[in-house]
Amino acid sequence: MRHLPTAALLPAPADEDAPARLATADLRAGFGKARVLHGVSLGFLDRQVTAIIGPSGCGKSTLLRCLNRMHDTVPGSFVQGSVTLDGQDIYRGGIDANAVRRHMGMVLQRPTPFPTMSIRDNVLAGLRGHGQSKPSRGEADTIVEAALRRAALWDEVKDRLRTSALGLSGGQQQRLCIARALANGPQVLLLDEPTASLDPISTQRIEELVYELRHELTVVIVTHNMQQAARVSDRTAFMLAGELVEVAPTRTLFTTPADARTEAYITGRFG
Ligand SMILES: Nc1ncnc2c1ncn2[C@@H]1O[C@H](COP(=O)(O)OP(=O)(O)OP(=O)(O)O)[C@@H](O)[C@H]1O
Repeated sequence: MRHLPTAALLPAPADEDAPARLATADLRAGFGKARVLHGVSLGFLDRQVTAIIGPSGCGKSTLLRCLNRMHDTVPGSFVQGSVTLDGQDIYRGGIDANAVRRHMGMVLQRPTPFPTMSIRDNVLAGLRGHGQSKPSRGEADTIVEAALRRAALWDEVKDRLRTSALGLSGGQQQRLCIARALANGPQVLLLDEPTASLDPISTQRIEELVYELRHELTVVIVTHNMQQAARVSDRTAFMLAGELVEVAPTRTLFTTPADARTEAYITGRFG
């Protein structure tokens, strides 16, 4: 088992001047009459991990799901304001919401492998689901190996690619879900409490993976676990009751937060 570099425990301040690849502006969203997000403006920097923390129900998952247009799949949901990816408003008329979802892979709290499919077919499932032409067998082999290697799972499954994904441990299933997201070549990876259902060893593997993936992608991770945010993220955003309280380099947010509410939360006085 490799260990995270010590520096990762509290990463150096991120380059705040780096371009925001993904950004929300005055984002308001909710379900029917229930307003969940009250005007969130937040940039996610390229090749960095941004953690979103905050008490239960403050809107972290809703924000994440607005970023890749999953939120508007819920009947009765609404979204106002804007979300831009590389400067393009992804809610603009004429934008293909499925293409947006493909460019922003998402991994949920509980591993969600397709239960009737093999490990190999799970990795390829995302490609087929988006109407792309079916890759040749050789191309598929290449895609599967590359995605599983990037998800740090290849060595554990290379000899049983055609066996059921349900034969994997929970942590392996979660890495398989990450591989499935990566197979689409996403620009952004959205992780919604990806280790909430995992044991400590599996959690560490996922954290190592997130730490590695930030070299290639824009990563956003929702987590309840402040130590996890401190270990894996470059920047951390603190949310409360549907509002962004502050966003800062992770080290700054955890050592010298600008807002008294952030300090109260990170010192365990509420939430
Ligand atoms: N499908 C839905 N329909 C109606 N309300 C919803 C729906 N999903 C979430 N909500 C409500 O939206 C609010 C924000 O939920 P959300 O899941 O975004 O918060 P969260 O900060 O991610 O919470 P947690 O940390 O507990 O996962 C909550 O009050 C929740 O009950």
